Amino acid sequence: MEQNTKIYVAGHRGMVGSAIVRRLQREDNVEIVTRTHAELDLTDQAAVNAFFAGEKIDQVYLAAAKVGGIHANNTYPAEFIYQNLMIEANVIHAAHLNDVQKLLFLGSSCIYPKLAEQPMREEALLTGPLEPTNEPYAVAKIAGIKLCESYNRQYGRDYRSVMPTNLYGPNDNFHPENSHVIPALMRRFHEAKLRGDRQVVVWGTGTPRREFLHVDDLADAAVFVMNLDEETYHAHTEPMLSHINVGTGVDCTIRELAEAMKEVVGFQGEIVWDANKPDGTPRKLLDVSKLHRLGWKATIPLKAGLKDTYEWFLKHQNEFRK
Ligand SMILES: NC(=O)C1=CN([C@@H]2O[C@H](COP(=O)(O)OP(=O)(O)OC[C@H]3O[C@@H](n4cnc5c(N)ncnc54)[C@H](OP(=O)(O)O)[C@@H]3O)[C@@H](O)[C@H]2O)C=CC1
Ligand SMILES: C[C@H]1O[C@H](OP(=O)(O)OP(=O)(O)OC[C@H]2O[C@@H](n3cnc4c(=O)[nH]c(N)nc43)[C@H](O)[C@@H]2O)[C@@H](O)[C@@H](O)C1=O
Repeated sequence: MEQNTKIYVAGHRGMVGSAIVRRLQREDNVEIVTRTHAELDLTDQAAVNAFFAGEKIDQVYLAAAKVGGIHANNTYPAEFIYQNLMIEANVIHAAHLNDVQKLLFLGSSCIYPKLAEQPMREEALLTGPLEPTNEPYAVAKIAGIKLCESYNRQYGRDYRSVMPTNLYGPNDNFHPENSHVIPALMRRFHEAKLRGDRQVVVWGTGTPRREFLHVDDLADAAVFVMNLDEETYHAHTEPMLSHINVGTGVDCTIRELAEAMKEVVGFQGEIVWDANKPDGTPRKLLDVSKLHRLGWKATIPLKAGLKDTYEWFLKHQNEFRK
């Protein structure tokens, strides 16, 4: 009988971690290990070392992080850089010390320069200044990629990184100010519809362009990249350029997103723009040709994904995190 692969999904109650757990539950011979934030604070090095020493983990999906939208990143920069650096350093180092064979680090498309050529290729990393609203978070995410590459180069580890574009889906954070644009607008349009409001305020100018990926697609891509054989993975990456973009290859303006959200939720009023709120990066579209060449493509179109997420939203409104 084949032995189970013991897989630790860090951040399993978050949007990405929960989607990875759902995806892994479809695999055979897999034992999934989880800990809540209350059970294991990943910024606590001693606790992380004790956890890895006590569990003989084969693989790690590192989906635990301090995460938020443009306002949260801009308001709490110290938390975003400190917590993310600590989580990554503790988990990746403890994985190495305890001989974990494979690890997948979740980065973000905000690692690329604010004005990177579009669509953004993996090679754009460290070629220019970052977007100021999320620079501390992006610096921590770049450190995560470099941690993986350093343990690979020095100790022959097989620690990989994926850079997802902006994500959405079940178990997202629907906080009115600190969330990302999709959950924020879904909740705002929904509550405005219930109250019969005439207007909904949307941040910025509506002109920035973003690429949105459903989290179930991301989870599938994460498992796909983790399971690529070493020869294939190394044929498509370099020791010091090892990360792989994950996206749809399609973007839209925030204005187009807001119109789509209004329709999905069924809000009848008008959209007004608050140009005092930051726009952030003018455009973030990933070049996903590397992942396409490897054999993976996104499957969930934005409109279908928004409808699916709104159905989830309607069923789980009372369970949202604070
Ligand atoms: N959402 C997006 O649009 C994108 C996300 N990503 C990346 O995907 C990953 C997951 O993001 P996402 O699922 O959206 O984020 P969530 O906030 O939904 O989930 C993060 C999870 O990490 C946990 N966590 C945070 N800090 C700690 C800690 N110190 N110890 C233990 N657990 C902790 C949280 O638990 P608790 O809530 O209890 O603190 C939560 O369950 C991140 O690395 C993020 O950078 C990348 C691109 C886009
Ligand atoms: C994933 C990514 O997420 C963040 O960067 P971002 O791409 O700017 O993501 P966002 O979803 O917060 O905003 C996208 C756009 O949408 C506009 N917008 C309109 N109205 C609302 C609104 O109500 N809320 C939010 N959050 N944005 C709004 C907003 O002004 C911006 O132009 C970083 O945390 C970064 O670190 C990161 O990794």
